[in-house]
Amino acid sequence: MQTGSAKGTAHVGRVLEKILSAKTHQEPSLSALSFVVPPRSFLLNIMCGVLGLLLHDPSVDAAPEICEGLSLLQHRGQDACGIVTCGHKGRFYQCKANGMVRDVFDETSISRLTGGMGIGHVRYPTAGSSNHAEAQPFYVNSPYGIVLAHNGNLIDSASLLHFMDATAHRHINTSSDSELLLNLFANNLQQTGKFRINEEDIFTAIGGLMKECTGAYACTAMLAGFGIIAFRDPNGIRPLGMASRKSGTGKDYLFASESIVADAGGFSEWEDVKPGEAIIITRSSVSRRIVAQPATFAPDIFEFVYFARPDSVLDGISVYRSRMAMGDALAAEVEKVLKEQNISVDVVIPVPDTSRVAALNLAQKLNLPYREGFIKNRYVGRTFIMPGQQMRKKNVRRKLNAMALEFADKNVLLVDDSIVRGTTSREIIQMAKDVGAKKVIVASCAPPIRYSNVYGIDMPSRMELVAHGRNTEEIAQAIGADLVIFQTLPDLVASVRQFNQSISTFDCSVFTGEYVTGGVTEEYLQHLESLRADNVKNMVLVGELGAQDGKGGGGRAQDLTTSVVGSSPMSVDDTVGLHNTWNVNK
Ligand SMILES: O=P(O)(O)OC[C@H]1O[C@H](OP(=O)(O)OP(=O)(O)O)[C@H](O)[C@@H]1O
Ligand SMILES: NC(=O)CC[C@H](N)C(=O)O
Ligand SMILES: [Mg+2]
Repeated sequence: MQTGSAKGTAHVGRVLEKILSAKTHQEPSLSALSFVVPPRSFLLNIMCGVLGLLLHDPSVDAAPEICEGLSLLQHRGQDACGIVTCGHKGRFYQCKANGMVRDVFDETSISRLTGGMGIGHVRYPTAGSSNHAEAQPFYVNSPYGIVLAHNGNLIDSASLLHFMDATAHRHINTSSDSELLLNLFANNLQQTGKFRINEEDIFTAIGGLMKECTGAYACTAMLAGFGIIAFRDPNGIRPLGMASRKSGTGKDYLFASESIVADAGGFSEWEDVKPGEAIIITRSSVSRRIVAQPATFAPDIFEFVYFARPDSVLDGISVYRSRMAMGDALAAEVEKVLKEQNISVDVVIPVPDTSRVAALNLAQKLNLPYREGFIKNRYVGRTFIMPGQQMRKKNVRRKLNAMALEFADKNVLLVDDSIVRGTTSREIIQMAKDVGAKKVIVASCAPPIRYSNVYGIDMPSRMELVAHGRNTEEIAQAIGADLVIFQTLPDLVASVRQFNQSISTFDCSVFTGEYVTGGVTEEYLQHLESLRADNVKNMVLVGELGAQDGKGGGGRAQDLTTSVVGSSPMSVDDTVGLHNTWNVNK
């Protein structure tokens, strides 16, 4: 009896029950599901999260725990999610679809995902479309059977696609950069020409991949009947860690985007995957190696500002503590500016949720009352990367309510973690004024966001950013504030870096327009904007469903999944068949 696993499984069972009982339906059926899953434009999205799990006891299924882990990473991506497990005879089982974890998985689908190891993904697209064909993990049958889950974004997809077509002769069936990444890995493994590969071959293949592509990638992968793999790009832009827990005579192993997954599953010894490192875990060994040429380690600072859960520790830095420090640093800036402007503040009010930690520290530092003036409807999710500006606007009002008592006749200092499109600030400033605030001053824990993110956060279009091409006064005017105060970049970096001085640089490209990987040209940015600005995204989605680009050899055929568009999001493939195909709908 594997005690560790058994305990873990009982715990998982309870949590899974909780996740699943959050559903508003009992018997999933096609018609019921169409009500349960919100229309696409209502889904709130952030980024992506990845996970990998290998249980010491292969007779225990990994899927329930992967499902639990994905629900803990839900804040990273709410557009689609998926799990692939590997069971008896090295066979893969997958379930992936558009929707949140609680909507995509139920007891039946989880019970079909057999096998003691697997990988999972929660997605918000930064390449391609929201088409369910691009939900992850991705599968490719040759060589050996590989699945991959990716958080990040490649900036050289166009040349990689050409390479796949013209040189590797690999068919790429979607517009997802993650499918390219998987095929790059597969192509490199193919080069070994071996009947059976070993760790050495895998390290060589991933090392090759790291030379051949540019961008951000924190990935988990699985080789049929072999083991699970994690690797992180040479700049370590996106987070990824590993943990283990005792299980009988051996250990269970976990890879996850954030450490909270390890905490919840009773794993310990959380360790970050190093930039440029690959880790391979089989039932008998753990092998790790730096496979890339040394590069500047530059984790994305925006994980600390907004994305990650406050109870996560990323690259040795507590997200919570870094946000407290951001509040302290911002207090000093606010004090200075208020003095210069001769303005006094009566009360500090956070914009829930992310800014609360920083706002409380700021209020304490300035010796000002802290009040929760906005109450949030917790059933409406994160706003800033919600698709479509109209929808984002509407949702701020649906989400937040201003308590008149806390605003009336007061000079109010609203604290937010960041101002992206300005949708939230614009709406809440108006709400504060509507309930009688005298002056509304906004303080942001992050500096003005003026540039596109190309590394896995869907902020591709500079024109959509309220700070792009505007100075502080113009931003205040655009959002209707009496005054806006921004954290300085050195203060933001210091707030995070003080907890791990060994990190010398952070990716701050959204503030500076400097991209650590190189290769981000103005031409590329314009191309990205032409593909992914709010106003064109939906057209891309429509185009995806039927278009052929007519380029190259095998070309990129019509989307194989078109036939199920509009059907239930509950898709379970008993085994993976044709790659990326949704062949069984429940
Ligand atoms: O300027 P905008 O485009 O409106 O984006 C910025 C806002 O979006 C995020 O909040 P969100 O509601 O997504 O999540 P939260 O509840 O975690 O704060 C962020 O915390 C800011 O409040
Ligand atoms: N946000 C992400 O990390 C997205 C991963 C990948 N680029 C996709 O679009 O699916
Ligand atoms: Mg917010």
